[in-house]
Amino acid sequence: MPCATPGWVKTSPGCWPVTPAPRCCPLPLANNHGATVPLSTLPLFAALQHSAQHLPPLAKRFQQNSQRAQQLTFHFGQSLLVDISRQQVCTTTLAQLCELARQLNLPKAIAGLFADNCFNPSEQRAVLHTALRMPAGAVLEHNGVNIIPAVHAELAKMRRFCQRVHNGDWRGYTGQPIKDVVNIGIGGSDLGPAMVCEALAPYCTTGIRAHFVSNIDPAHLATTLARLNPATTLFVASSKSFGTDETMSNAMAARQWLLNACGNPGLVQQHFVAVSTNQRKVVEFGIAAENMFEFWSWVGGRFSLWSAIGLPIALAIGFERFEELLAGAHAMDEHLRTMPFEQNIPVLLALLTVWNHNVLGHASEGVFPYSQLMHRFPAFLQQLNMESNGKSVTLSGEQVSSATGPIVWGDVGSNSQHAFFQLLHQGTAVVPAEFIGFVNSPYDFPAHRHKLLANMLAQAEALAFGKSAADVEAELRAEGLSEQSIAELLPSKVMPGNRPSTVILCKELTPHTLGSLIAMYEHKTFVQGVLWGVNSFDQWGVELGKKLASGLVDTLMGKTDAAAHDPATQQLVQQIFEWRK
Ligand SMILES: O=P(O)(O)OC[C@H]1O[C@H](O)[C@H](O)[C@@H](O)[C@@H]1O
Repeated sequence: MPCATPGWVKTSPGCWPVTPAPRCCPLPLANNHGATVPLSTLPLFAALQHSAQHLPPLAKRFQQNSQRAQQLTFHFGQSLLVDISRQQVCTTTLAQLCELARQLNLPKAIAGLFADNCFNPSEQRAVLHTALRMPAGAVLEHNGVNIIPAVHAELAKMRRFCQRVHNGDWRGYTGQPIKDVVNIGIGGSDLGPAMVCEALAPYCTTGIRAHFVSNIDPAHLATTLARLNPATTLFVASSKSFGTDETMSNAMAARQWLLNACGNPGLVQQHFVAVSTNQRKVVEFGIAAENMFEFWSWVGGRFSLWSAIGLPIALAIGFERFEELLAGAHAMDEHLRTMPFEQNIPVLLALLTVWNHNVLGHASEGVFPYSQLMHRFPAFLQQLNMESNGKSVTLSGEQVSSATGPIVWGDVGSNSQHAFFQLLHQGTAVVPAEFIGFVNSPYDFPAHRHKLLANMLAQAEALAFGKSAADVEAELRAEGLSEQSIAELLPSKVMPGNRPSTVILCKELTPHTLGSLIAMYEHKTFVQGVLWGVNSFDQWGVELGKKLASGLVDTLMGKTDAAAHDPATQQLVQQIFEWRK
């Protein structure tokens, strides 16, 4: 944001309404964790573009190299592998991409991420979410203080709280133990915990049911509360800033619902805890400081599920399982920190985005978990990746010279096959796909499991190798069709193939594996941001809409007229007034 003092930048806590008032901070002179030159100016990038003009078909690549599948499959421990052999790359291309990453300062940026040297300049904040999953004995200094003891002190507070809730020692206003926990939060204070609780449903054995309310649509809160008994319900008001309108409105309405039931404001305390970085606002809201779980400004909202923001996860699956999630993420952190780029999974995935998006020009990335439990994973990834890398200026404030964040989208398989995979197979847009599959499942119906994985494997194969005109013709001929019918049907039945995909295969969807998988995508996002030279840790683009919405609330409540707004908005406001009951 511009500021009156040249070379300075205006910052805010990243929430609206802005409190405390925006302040001015010196803009860091040098970008300390991004590329120092634009990707597109490097001779190596031109060489990659040149090589992309003559890509052999995937079928030919596999015919010419019988080791291709093994060479382009990367293992993470004993329970996760990433197969990129159906991407339009060979080992030479990968080596060039890795060299490109070195030329763009990636080694320094990765080291910085683990050493308090990764910075979010537009909000003047450090980036230290990896500290949240470091073991107790680790040391990570921020402003001269080792932050790991504070991280573990907060984890210990979460553990004690979980024990009290699970043992039935934390009781509601009638003296009954808690049965349901409702997380009230949005964005990073909702998507991660909601996704993890759903993904780890088989581990939700503590007897505590987790619910999530995020939307300002009253239907979300009302339909959730309709299923609950206030006497046995605990609310977790979750907001980094504790100023987000949707969360505050939902939390206030939930408090009123509780008050209506218990009739005594003093008893409401037993049903509300908060997770935030802003103790003043939590206390102003009426939640006691001792019932607040803290995290820190150096944790970005979309990277925060490992902090106290993960409290509903720990309540639902138990604290020990939550620690396994953290351990899985830490293992991926160590992988990113120590592996050479040529075998470094998050680095390779980010480089494949550069290849597919910047070199080959594919505008979006599809992610398709073949797991109903991973239903919310694409939505989680959308915030993680698109809010981080949907940027048009570099860390030093210049317009970017190449495309940044692709559109990330997707849904679970096999459902998606019956909805939009047609476009993936035969549409004019090529969508690089990431399939995520799990070999084992705690559920019955083994035949279903075989079919689920078979479908995932089949999709990757069909995208890569397609179906030639000769094969289609032979098939139609075998069916006894006339020459004319064959000529008419053939073009619609040919599958072009050569459509890139990655298969991420996991042994089982455990807390540890899920932790690794999420951290893998966090690091993919971080590495992409470094390669594009953007700040992956701010989100100024969401602020204007919040401000306009605030003004329009007054208009819809009849306090101000719509004259200040554009003609299209005025017309819609008029229609809302006419139709409103
Ligand atoms: O946790 P909060 O401060 O309530 O913020 C919740 C969300 O609000 C925003 O609008 C941001 O775009 C998100 O990055 C953030 O996660």
